[in-house]
Amino acid sequence: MLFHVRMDVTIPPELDPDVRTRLVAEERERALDLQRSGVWPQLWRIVGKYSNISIFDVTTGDELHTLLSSLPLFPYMTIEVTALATHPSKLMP
Ligand SMILES: O=C(O)C[C@H]1C=CC(=O)O1
Repeated sequence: MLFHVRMDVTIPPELDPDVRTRLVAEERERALDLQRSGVWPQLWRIVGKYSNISIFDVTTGDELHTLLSSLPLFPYMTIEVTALATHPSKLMP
């Protein structure tokens, strides 16, 4: 099941710079692992924002929630999720 996910990241300026650097590095490693595993097939930066648009390929909304809430930057994200279904007019290969 595919989900369209927008993540807006707001890290408070008062957060310790070392903690920020560590969290961003951990987030990157986790994002790369999840992409390699196939559950995060699309990851795009939104131009001009500390935000991304992603496609996740998971079995349930519960699985997606578990995954998103495990991201190191989750406490600093506003996340909007849209479940996707097949469009009846989509050209099939
Ligand atoms: O940078 C972001 O958009 C937040 C998050 C998503 C992937 C990643 O590496 O960090």
